[in-house]
Amino acid sequence: MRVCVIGTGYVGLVTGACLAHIGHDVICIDNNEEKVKLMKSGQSPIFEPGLSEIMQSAIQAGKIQFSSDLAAGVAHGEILFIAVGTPPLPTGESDTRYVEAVARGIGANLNGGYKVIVNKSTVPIGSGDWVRMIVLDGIAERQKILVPAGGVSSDEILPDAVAQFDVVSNPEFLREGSAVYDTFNPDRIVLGGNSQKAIALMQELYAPIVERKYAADQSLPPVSVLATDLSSAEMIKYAANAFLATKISFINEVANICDRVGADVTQVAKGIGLDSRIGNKFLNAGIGWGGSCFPKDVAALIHTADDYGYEAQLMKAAVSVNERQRLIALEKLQQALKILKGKTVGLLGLTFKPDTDDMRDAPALNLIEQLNRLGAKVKAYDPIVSQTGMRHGLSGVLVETDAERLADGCDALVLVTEWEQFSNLDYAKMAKLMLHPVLIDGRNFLDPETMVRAGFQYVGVGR
Ligand SMILES: NC(=O)c1ccc[n+]([C@@H]2O[C@H](COP(=O)([O-])OP(=O)(O)OC[C@H]3O[C@@H](n4cnc5c(N)ncnc54)[C@H](O)[C@@H]3O)[C@@H](O)[C@H]2O)c1
Ligand SMILES: O=c1ccn([C@@H]2O[C@H](COP(=O)(O)OP(=O)(O)O[C@H]3O[C@H](CO)[C@@H](O)[C@H](O)[C@H]3O)[C@@H](O)[C@H]2O)c(=O)[nH]1
Repeated sequence: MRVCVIGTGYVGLVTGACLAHIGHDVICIDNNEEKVKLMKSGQSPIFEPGLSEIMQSAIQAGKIQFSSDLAAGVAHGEILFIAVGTPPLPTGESDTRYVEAVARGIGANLNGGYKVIVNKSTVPIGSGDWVRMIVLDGIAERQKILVPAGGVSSDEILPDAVAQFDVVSNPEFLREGSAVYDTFNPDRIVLGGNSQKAIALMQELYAPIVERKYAADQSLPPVSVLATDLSSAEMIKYAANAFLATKISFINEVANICDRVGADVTQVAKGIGLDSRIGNKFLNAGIGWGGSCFPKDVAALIHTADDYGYEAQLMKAAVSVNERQRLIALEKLQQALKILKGKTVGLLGLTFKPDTDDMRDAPALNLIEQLNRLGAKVKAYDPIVSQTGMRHGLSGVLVETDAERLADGCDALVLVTEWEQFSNLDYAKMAKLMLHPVLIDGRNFLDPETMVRAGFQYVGVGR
């Protein structure tokens, strides 16, 4: 099928490349010319395991093109994905201006022939109908330009263009760091809309994924496809993220109590996770949740509830537990070192999770800011940031090129991101290079006994 994906970030580029990989004819549109140039040369502007490989093979197979020309994208695609960012406004509300610009642009370029316009971006509940309205505005604006005063009627220029598109909500559940894997191995596909024709086309688009033709385990039953109304699909996305964020805040709260009573949260998580009603995933206690999605999506849902005069108390509590949890490493550093002024703290990891280069709302950013405020010098080593250079939003930290250089002269280390590489460092050597061999394991990632044997004073979260 002919697909156009507008916005080539973590979601759009992965979606476009994966759809091309399974045989669709894809054009990816982005208004960032530099990104387009890079992608045309077969390079991914983001770090995501496996993405460059499928991009390059799709380019070679002639299945994917990149452009900044929205009109060309709209002309090409029978299915048009909107996958631009919806960042948070200071109020917590979602900033939908990029979605609006794209919807208007689609309207202005609709050229006849039936199109499915897909909201892939995470958008506030009610956005499906809103996008439809903006597309219609875009059509009307173009008609005004095309129709000279007193000239032919708009109907003669764009006959039944209005009837020729439907809007579908198809929320995305991929995780950064495993986005390609998640796209080929989804837990479910949600399709919200009231047009049978549009839903049927979306089912055809996803059929190879539903049938698990590209899955790691092809013997599994087909992927569940849930068809809902527009608002429910939009709500499913927010509710899923809010639930997962709350689950993490819950285990972090349990960890803080474990710290006080002398229990081990990793054993507690195992013990409760064996109950199939609870499940063992998303029970890793640590320095809190971050990234480009949980914080903004929980805030947006709280804001939506507020709009309706409802206070989302549980979600607000999940956020406030998380805000406190972001400072847990600082508290533990103060307990171990007492005064932080004049001390040097080394951060192992900077990104909000492993296997990504994304620094959006990363817990490391809070930690750096607080350590600087208290007069500590901050150094860091992160496998991706150290390799590719500074990231947006990163200041007040000296980025080292390897873990041993990081440890040299430090009063304490904090493991912020559980990069797999960090399980195999020469910790005994690192401890010797430090002024005080203190290790705060913000992700409960390392084995406490091994670290003590390596010469560290080991401090975990709730263990
Ligand atoms: N990042 C994730 O893991 C993830 C997962 C699920 C859902 N989402 C949602 O998907 C959406 C996209 O997120 P992302 O992380 O991929 O964003 P991103 O910021 O990485 O990428 C957005 C892209 O859109 C482009 N863009 C902006 N305005 C444009 C325009 N008018 N025309 C063409 N391109 C334009 C930008 O240049 C950028 O490349 C958001 O709503 C987000 O909440 C993200
Ligand atoms: O047990 C856990 C699991 C995660 N985290 C933290 O939670 C945050 C989010 O992690 P994760 O969910 O793995 O990454 P994202 O890429 O942000 O993915 C989430 O956000 C996406 C964007 O909406 C959704 O599509 C995904 O389904 C959802 O998992 C990170 O800071 C993690 O360190 C924990 O602290 N403990």
